[in-house]
Amino acid sequence: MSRSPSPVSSLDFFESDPSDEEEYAPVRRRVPGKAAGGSKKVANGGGGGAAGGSKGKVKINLTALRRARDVEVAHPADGPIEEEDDGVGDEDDEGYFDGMIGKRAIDLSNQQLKADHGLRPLWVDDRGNIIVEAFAPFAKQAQDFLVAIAEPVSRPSLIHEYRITKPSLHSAMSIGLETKVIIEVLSRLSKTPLNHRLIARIEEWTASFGKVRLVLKDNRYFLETSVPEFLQTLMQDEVIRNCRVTREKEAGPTVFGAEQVARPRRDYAIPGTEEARRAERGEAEPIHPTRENDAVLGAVIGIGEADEMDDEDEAVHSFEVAGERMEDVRRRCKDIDLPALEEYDFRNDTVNPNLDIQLKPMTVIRPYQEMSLAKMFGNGRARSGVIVLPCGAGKTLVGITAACTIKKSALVLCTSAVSVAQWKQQFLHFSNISERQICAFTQGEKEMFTTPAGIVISTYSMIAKTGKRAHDAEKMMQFLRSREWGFLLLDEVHVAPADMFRKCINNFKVHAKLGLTATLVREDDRIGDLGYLIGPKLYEANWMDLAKNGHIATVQCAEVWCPMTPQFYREYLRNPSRKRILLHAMNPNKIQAAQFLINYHESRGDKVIVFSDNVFALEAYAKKLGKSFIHGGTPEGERLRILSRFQHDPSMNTIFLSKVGDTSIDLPEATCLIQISSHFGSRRQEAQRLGRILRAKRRNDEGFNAFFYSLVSKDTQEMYYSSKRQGFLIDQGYAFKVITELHGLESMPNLVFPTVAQQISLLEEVLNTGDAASETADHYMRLNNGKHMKRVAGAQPSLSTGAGSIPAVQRFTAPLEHLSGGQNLSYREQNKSINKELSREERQNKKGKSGQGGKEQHPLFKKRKLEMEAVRKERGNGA
Ligand SMILES: Nc1ncnc2c1ncn2[C@@H]1O[C@H](COP(=O)(O)OP(=O)(O)OP(=O)(O)O)[C@@H](O)[C@H]1O
Repeated sequence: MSRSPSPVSSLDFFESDPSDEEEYAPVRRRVPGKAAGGSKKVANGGGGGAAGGSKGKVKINLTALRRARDVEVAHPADGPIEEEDDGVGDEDDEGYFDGMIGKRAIDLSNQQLKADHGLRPLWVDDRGNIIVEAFAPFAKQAQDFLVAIAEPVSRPSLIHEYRITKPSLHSAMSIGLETKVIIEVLSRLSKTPLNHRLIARIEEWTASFGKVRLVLKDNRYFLETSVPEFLQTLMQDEVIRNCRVTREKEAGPTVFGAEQVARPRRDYAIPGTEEARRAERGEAEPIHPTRENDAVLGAVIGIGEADEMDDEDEAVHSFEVAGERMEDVRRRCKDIDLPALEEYDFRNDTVNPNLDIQLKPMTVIRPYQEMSLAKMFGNGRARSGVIVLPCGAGKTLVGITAACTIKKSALVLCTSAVSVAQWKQQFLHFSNISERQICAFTQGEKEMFTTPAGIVISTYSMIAKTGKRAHDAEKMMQFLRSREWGFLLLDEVHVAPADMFRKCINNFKVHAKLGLTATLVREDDRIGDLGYLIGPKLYEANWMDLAKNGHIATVQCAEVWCPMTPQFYREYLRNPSRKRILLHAMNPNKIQAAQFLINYHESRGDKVIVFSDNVFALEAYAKKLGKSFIHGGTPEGERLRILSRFQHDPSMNTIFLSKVGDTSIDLPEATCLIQISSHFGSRRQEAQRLGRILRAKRRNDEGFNAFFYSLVSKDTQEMYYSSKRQGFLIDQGYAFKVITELHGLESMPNLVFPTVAQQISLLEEVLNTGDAASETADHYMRLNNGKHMKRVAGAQPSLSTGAGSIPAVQRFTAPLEHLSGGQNLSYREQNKSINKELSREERQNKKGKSGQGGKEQHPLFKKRKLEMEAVRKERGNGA
């Protein structure tokens, strides 16, 4: 399931089936009467659960399943990685979230297998770890159910792993599942009876969920509950008490009758679905989310419509809380185990004007898009939460459809000005919204809609900007703050936990919030904040399923091991870590491997994107291989020209991109990615990069595969970071194969750096380059240009692919690092300076080398130069 245990040595591996035996997870079963420890591959379906068909005692070794995720590697700048707390804090937790990864087996040794275990797909332990036999009967239904109640941990082709956590159960409750349904269905699907400890845990974790609600009425927030004890707990809590607003006439909580809070059912269709079209044709029955049901899963039918649990005939007590203290209220409610559910009864909102928006008749949403929206609108109200779909799977349309369902004023926040334009263009493309009703709020545009309701699209940095604003920007902010918004849409929501972005959520009066992301991972511990900042995860799609159905491309992933040349390795070992980055990036064997792969794929008709975070390496490779490159410093006109030629010109089949191209770049022509240098161990960046080829136009061609190579200098820290980076994709089911040798490389014509002398000369150049060149693009810019930087809010590094107005195929945003913490700096200015810096350095180095009166060289470099000359002499100028 993870990296191939035995490296393969040529490109032929791509001919083999990716779901070959390496995909099989070894499952160790302890069978009475046999010595434990025999490892066996899961090879067949059906009765796979039973060891020898006996009533066995079972132990599944997670270590083998999770090999690639064993080591959590911290980026030096990230600080120590802390595992997310499940909030329970009992003795069971010791080492649980930390330890289960690769260290702890699922222990079912006290469990008896059910007689018909072969029909049941799940192994469930007493702590909520679940293994799914993806080949077993009912596995598909089990996965649909598990996605609703548990966190997907790892989903390769045959064995999937999930984990029940408190937030995952809250997500389940928020989409309408009841405790008893969760337990019953889990129990039916399990090969062994559910352990009573797990049952107790599920009951405990779900007991109070949904009993407290946070409601926005007439621009005021109220905490509501129908349970008197919970009301007492809330009112006595110090934090909540401090957030309470007491108006003169309302000394105590307000009490409403049950009829005032009766929960509606969904009696409308989500736009763009078959249901909606049936309704239009007048064939509609009451609409409910469509689900595949069967006898075993009968109880799950209620997903999305199990509102009965809340239709209690009880009075509802509520009190007002301060709008500006919302984050404290949400967090505190979560901490005291009374998570506040946020739902918006938009159909009955008569205070806020309706927005006349609907999907165009030609817009048809895909099944997984419908499924995700059904989770949001399952009970007639809009639930706040997060939808997770792979890159290129169409999150934009999901957001637009949600806006078309709510039909109230909406605020859309995204990561860059180019994304703003893209969102606006997509709204106009997929819905009937008119230009008058939709406007952008960016550095360059500050429009306000003039209709009673409308849509505003802006960037996180525009909204979160602190300090003095220009007059028109301030006016716009007042406009945004003064009104109630039916819907807040947060694109790339994984950036939201950064302090700068949480302001965006807390700044406005919003009824329903929807976060969209492909990668719900961060290298710090703050992804859990989304739970109370936005809401529970409502839906997470399975990447492999989408690939199988042709919605995203199938990708073959490989790590290519490039041995360091002896000279580079010697310097690598004796240089400080900063210089090492440049040495492993510029390893001549790696450059040759990149050249070989580019040639190989170009000759197959692929379009290749080469990614490098290191700008020095990016330029050096591209220039040496005669390819075009784009980084933050490339002028806008030049970027457009390069990207447009890459799309349309058959003679330009490869471009080099720095991290400005990581996210949201929409180049459906690209079919191959080669990564030559990357930002430490960022799992998110790896996945976002892969996303650039998931939307490949040719994805539905028969037998089509896209390719993703990560070039790694052997025996360097790159290998360490590389495994860490792959963690997220491996969990999505991607298998990274290892290539140790590229057959035919040596005999390739025009191979770059073929002689030791040329390699030494490259080494010399690398060693003589200023230390800053070792940094990744953004660090490099910061180091070099910090003093020149001017703060220009809203200006983000971005790419665009067409001239004039932004065409449909382009969508670019800034690297996340720039978006998540006060780095809203003008990229262009930085890069102008960097370009100057680079060329200045280059000029100096040249002068230094040719002895033409350049600046005095540092003694260290002089010493190196002498050493190099000695080596060269020794090798007789090494031919
Ligand atoms: N139901 C649909 N019908 C037609 N086209 C669709 C549909 N859903 C998505 N698309 C198209 O798929 C492409 C990718 O969609 P989109 O840009 O929204 O992806 P994304 O999930 O936001 O990706 P990323 O995370 O990489 O930004 C777009 O060209 C979009 O128009």
